[in-house]
Amino acid sequence: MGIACCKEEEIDFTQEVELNHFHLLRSVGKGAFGKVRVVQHKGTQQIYALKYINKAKCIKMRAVENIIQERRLLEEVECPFVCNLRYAFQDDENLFMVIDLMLGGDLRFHLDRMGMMKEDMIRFYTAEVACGLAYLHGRRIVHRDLKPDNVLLDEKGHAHLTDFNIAVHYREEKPLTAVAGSMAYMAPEILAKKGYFSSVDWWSLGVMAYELAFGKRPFRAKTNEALQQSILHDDLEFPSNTSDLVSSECVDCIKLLLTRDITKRLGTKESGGLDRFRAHPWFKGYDWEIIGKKEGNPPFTPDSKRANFDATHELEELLLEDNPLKAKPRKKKKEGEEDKPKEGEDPAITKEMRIMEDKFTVYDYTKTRKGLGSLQGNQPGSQSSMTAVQKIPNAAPCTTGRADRQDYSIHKDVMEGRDAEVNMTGVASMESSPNKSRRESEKPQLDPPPVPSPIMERP
Ligand SMILES: Nc1ncnc2c1ncn2[C@@H]1O[C@H](COP(=O)(O)OP(=O)(O)OP(=O)(O)O)[C@@H](O)[C@H]1O
Repeated sequence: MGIACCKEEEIDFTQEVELNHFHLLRSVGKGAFGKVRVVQHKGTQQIYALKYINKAKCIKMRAVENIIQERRLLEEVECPFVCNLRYAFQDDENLFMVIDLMLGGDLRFHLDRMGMMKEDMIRFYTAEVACGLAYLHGRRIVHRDLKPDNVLLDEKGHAHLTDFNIAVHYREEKPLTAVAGSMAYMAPEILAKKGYFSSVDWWSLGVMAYELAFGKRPFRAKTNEALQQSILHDDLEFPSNTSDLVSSECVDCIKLLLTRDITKRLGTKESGGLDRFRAHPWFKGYDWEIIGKKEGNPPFTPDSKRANFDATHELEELLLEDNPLKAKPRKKKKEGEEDKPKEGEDPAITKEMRIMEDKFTVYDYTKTRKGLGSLQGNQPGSQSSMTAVQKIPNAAPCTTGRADRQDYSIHKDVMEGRDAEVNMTGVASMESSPNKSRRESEKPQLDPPPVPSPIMERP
């Protein structure tokens, strides 16, 4: 890439990636651990989502292992149905992950607005997410937190899995045992504590499909304890007007996904895997070759003229953040200094900080095999020839260059926060925020709940 001249500065993009390599654009989200912002690479002009996590907060929330794990796992993943990692780096205050930007909003956002989704949308998202799951499971990765909040749409309306916070590698010979995930989407075998593998993601897919179809989850209760009992024992019930809303094939598919016996649950390895899933009558007429290449026709195109995210994040950032994100050079530490706790600082925290900083290594996809492949091989903006179904490792959908600049110009106002509609929505919705249901919606639980814990299954 070499040296590019920006108005205010000269940046050597051959040097290690840092925050200064990006223009900071608008804020689009906030998770339990960090915030998400749109950024643009100053060299390539490519736009991305920047997820940043305050290091001190990360330690305080005991989320270090989760963030390190997320960064590590994402480095291994390159799939058309995943928000792929492009860069990772840190400064003195924050850890940064730069990921594929999804302009279409998440399924929670759209479900909140629609109440229920049309069957062709549910079928399409179920199919694309299934491709993403099959890709992950082919690499012995289980996501464990599949729910509408964690499926993001791109501007065309294709679905992508995100939030690998509690995703984990598993080994065939060693079942996972941690109670991890968001309770309402958790498979019974997680709650039964007898060990589980990737089957749990197929159950969550069933819960998600049910929720998209009927606007409520299949198992509901007032307390976690009661919810757990319901998931473990209650019969699956459908609303009385189900036949007015969806086809019997859709109901059958959801029933099969929400089957407690994993040898009969649709999608699981034990029940015939993705082949049996694809053969289900609900997907009759689907060309899986095309779906797997992300060339299927999305039945819903997110509105590109308005932001498909909660604009209150932007306002919160502007009005309430007293330490706004800014590129700062890292302080040079004198030898041995990092080992010494600052005055009044707990030595255990200093130690944890150092471990976290060492483990959160720099990642730059342009300097990896997949990045080089995509930069040389593909047309800008084109999808790669990889399909999730084929499970070919390291193939990259390349979205750099001209096409992206065009995309950026289409969305420039939205990205930079000049869309009137969004600003108005943001102001109007401080009280009746569309994010309300997100706040009320299930938060991922780790073991022991409710505080996210670093005590996680590690292979
Ligand atoms: N790649 C992306 N492109 C566009 N928006 C994104 C992207 N990733 C996240 N977001 C937005 O930012 C929000 C916060 O994302 P983030 O992954 O930090 O938190 P989360 O999904 O709530 O998970 P958790 O709180 O468990 O970490 C999301 O809900 C989504 O609206």
